[in-house]
Amino acid sequence: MDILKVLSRGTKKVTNNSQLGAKAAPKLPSAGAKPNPQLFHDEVRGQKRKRKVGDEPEEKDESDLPEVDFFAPKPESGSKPGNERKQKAEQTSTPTLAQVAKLLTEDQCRQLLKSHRLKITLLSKVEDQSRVKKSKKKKKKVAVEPKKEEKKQLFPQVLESFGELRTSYGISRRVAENLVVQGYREPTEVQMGSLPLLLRPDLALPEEGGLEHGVDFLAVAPTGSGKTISFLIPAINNMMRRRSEEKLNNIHELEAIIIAPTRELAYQIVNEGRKILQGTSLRIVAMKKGMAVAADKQEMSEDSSDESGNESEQEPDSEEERKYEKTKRGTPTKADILVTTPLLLLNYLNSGSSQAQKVLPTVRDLILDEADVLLDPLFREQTLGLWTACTRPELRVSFWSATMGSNIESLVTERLQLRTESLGTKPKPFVRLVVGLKDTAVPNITHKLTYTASEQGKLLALRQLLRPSSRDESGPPLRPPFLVFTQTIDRATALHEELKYDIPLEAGGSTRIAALHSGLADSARATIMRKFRAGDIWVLITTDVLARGVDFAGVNGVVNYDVPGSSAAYVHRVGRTGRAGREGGVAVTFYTKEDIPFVKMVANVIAASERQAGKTGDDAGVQKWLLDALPNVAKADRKKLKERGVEARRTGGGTQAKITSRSGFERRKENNKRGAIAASKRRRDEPSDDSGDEDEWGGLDD
Ligand SMILES: Nc1ncnc2c1ncn2[C@@H]1O[C@H](COP(=O)(O)OP(=O)(O)OP(=O)(O)O)[C@@H](O)[C@H]1O
Repeated sequence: MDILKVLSRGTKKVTNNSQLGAKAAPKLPSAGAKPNPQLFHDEVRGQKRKRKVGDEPEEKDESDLPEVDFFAPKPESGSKPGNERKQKAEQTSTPTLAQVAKLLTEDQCRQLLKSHRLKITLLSKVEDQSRVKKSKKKKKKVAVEPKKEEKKQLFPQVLESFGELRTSYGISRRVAENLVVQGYREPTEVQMGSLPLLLRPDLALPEEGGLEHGVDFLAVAPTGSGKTISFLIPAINNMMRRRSEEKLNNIHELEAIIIAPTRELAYQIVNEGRKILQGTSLRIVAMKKGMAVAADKQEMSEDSSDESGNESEQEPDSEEERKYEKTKRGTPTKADILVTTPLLLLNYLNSGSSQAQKVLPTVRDLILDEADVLLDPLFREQTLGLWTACTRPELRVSFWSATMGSNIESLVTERLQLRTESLGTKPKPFVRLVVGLKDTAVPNITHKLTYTASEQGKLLALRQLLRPSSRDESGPPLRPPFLVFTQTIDRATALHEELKYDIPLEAGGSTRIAALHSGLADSARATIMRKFRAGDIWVLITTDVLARGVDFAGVNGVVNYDVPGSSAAYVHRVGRTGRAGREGGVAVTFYTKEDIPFVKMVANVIAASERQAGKTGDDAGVQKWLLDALPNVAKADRKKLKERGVEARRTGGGTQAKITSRSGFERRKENNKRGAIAASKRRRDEPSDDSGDEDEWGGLDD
């Protein structure tokens, strides 16, 4: 299928979005359902998976599932949790969760973890049972701090199917049903490793002590591997379980905060949360400018149960919702889970006449999605400020990303220790889960590095990808929809201007291509996101504001028009394709001689990804000779690139900063010719400017 056919699919103007999606999606390489989203399933030599004969396979009829005990009456006060379960089992005929749970042996756990390339480690310096020495005289335990290189590896229970979430880990029937409706069956690796631990640490790690308040958790897992539901399910379920046990079903209480670096990601998490919360009384809300957050308990009012059931795929800041929020301004929002960018919530906490910062004492779960960027200098103070505001001593904190530098891990470990010391509380175990390589890789897509002699060469090469006759001879063709990443807002805008007439009018013309960056009004950003998700926009030019977390299931490719500012940025940008283990995604990275000092960082990630995918020799996108030839990147240069990008491409940086293939005169002439049609189309398609509603989130842009 050549690209003209793809682009010309709009000749008959598609009016119904679902029409395009339904027809086009399954044919596109990186779209469509992926039956098994797992990335790894290696044979473990000399060992077979031990499932007892007669054991039920993964899928179970939900109606057959036993009722678990967490909805049972509240236990007598004073009884211990362990005894409580035992007593209840004796008193009633309802089996306890521990009885119905089909737990794997440690050996089975080891095998599963190994074959799925999961490594789970205890990071905190808690008392290490294996290294405790007993003084003979005093019979006193002396804890020996584990040395850095000797961190204890753990082999907790592994989730083999979503059905087990109910049978073994006791999640609510409603949440279990909602997951089935979403089509989640086979858990991804990060879900296999994290869900048992976060849902029932006492069952997942029966040998470890100090689990009454759960664990603090850090997860490093590939892009598109399902981290969102890995943190949503436990947060939701812990909340439901506690409220059920304490008979607190009629309240909304802010119990979990999820921090994300961009508004697009925050709204996406809210949408995912709403799907899981459908039919429950819990409410997940996106923080907005001017919104008040209630930290105290409040009675549920008549109108408050509606939104958790909102199935809309729309960005939640639609016109209607903004109107709704405006009428509610000043009234504390009834939320159980709040999703926010760091500054929005921090501004709220610092607002008001009092000098003192407001605190969030009811919050029990603090979740940092894209934790490495949230703890990077750009957001660090804001994020730590929010963490400090969550004053509950037993607060559980979790950190999630596809990339996690060791500096971030050390920072987090240190902060957790300081917190327990200052609060004088018993430390919780701090557990790290790594899927695949700890250093970054995107194994399931095709990577290509393309050298062009000049900036103009890059533009030509990109045009080539949009042209009907285009076929990239040396690799798979890049088919819409795809994302194009530039270094700055100016370059994204300029590239959009340059390319917007490249798509034939009969295929939708300039409406098929758009630019999204943090310089746009919120409503414009939301509209573009919606159109791209719906398949109406085929080429989306953007900046790093869309590099992290955002999930477009059918994106076939990513073009790094400008080299990314770090290896982590490369991983996140190209990870917008090949989601949920889908294959066929393509990532093309252009580079010119200005980029050569930095390309080795990208080449190293590509080489690691290909090694992980088993591609070597001629199959590899980065040949060994290129890796050898590219200069190593000095630390100072890495820092400069991360902070400022390639100097020659910064706004006002001379000819290299410009994106154009034609002279100004030629461009004006051409634009005049197309002006009339384009202007009327623009008036019809572009959202009205309501920049007065912009929030303070600046994004990750330049
Ligand atoms: N077990 C599963 N089976 C099938 N699809 C899944 C499963 N888990 C998650 N998904 C889907 O995979 C996609 C990616 O998930 P998600 O956005 O949570 O990835 P992520 O790990 O957070 O990625 P990133 O690091 O880029 O933020 C989503 O569309 C999600 O619905």
